Amino acid sequence: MEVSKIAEALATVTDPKTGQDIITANMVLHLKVEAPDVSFTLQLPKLDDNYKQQLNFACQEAILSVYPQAQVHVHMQQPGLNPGAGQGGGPQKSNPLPHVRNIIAVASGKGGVGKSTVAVNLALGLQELGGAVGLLDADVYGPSAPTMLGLAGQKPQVEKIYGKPKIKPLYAYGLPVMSTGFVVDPEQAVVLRGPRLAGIVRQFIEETIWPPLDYLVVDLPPGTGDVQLSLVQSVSVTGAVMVTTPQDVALADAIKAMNMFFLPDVQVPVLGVVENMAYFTPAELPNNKYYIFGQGGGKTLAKKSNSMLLGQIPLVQSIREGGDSGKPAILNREDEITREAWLNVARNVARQTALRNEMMDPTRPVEMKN
Ligand SMILES: Nc1ncnc2c1ncn2[C@@H]1O[C@H](COP(=O)(O)OP(=O)(O)OP(=O)(O)O)[C@@H](O)[C@H]1O
Repeated sequence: MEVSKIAEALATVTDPKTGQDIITANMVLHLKVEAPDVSFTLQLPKLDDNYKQQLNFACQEAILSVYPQAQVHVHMQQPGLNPGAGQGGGPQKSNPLPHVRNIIAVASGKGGVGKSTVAVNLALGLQELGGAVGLLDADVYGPSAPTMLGLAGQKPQVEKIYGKPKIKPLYAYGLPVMSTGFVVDPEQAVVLRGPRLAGIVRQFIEETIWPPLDYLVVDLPPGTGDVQLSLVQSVSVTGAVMVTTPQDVALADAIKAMNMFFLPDVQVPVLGVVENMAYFTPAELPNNKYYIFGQGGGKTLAKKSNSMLLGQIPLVQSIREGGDSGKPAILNREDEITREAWLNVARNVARQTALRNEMMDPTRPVEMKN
């Protein structure tokens, strides 16, 4: 009996929760093969009986299909929990995304400051730096990812895993993408009440088949509301990236939105601030900078959150065109200055995330109070 053949067989078993195969999802531990016995521990996010039985049966079947004489012993074990959850002895929550290492929320105080533009270019930038990245567009009122990534009008497919429907993300430039815009009409979103929208976003998080990811970038709606709260209740958010423009008015709203992350029972660290539309640069004079909206908004916000200015993005036509045409500006190699500004943001986010993970415990998801 070969261990590799058994591992291969187990890789055909799908975890009903995440849609990943159980080898990729690191659920199989201590695999021991002493013919005819095969034993291993299966780490389960939640000890739900039905779920346990389904997986046990699927593992037995997979191994018996290669070694019909095998005696298979599966030990079920509940791993920690959501990393960091349960500290202090409170009720333990299972992590719906155990195969996603970092969840980065992109937030802003008000609409139109370029939050979605930042989320999309940041996701592609982190991917370019070598990360496995996904994008969740949770901006229910103005989902822009479909247009910005050339996916408008497409619908994700639904796949049944153990009889339960799971959503397959769409792909753009190698990036798995889910957007509320694929299923909810923004006009419809306005009439849906906050809690309903929050429920939809939670469903998107829990029922999408995300591949294993280093970063899941989440584009939040502007301001503070049910969707933001739902995100911090559903998953352990690694950190938030705040987007603002340099004006004082944008800043006042950004501070309000940022304060939500600092609430005592939320405590999501702010990784830093992106100042968008920091200055205007005409295409024919790429080295000129005109500070038409004033200066210093990003720095002030970074100071207030004890974080750093992750980068300043110029107001340039190519960024707007990139957003409208479905090919984000970071992919445009003919505009190296803008591309470099985005890559700089991505490098800083990667660095701040690594530092945050080294220095702090994982964020503990907020407990729901009904
Ligand atoms: N630096 C920039 N230079 C030029 N145009 C930009 C820049 N940033 C954003 N834009 C454009 O501004 C518009 C608004 O941007 P975006 O949709 O990213 O904002 P938002 O903050 O996500 O807004 P909302 O939350 O209302 O959806 C888009 O047309 C986008 O292409």
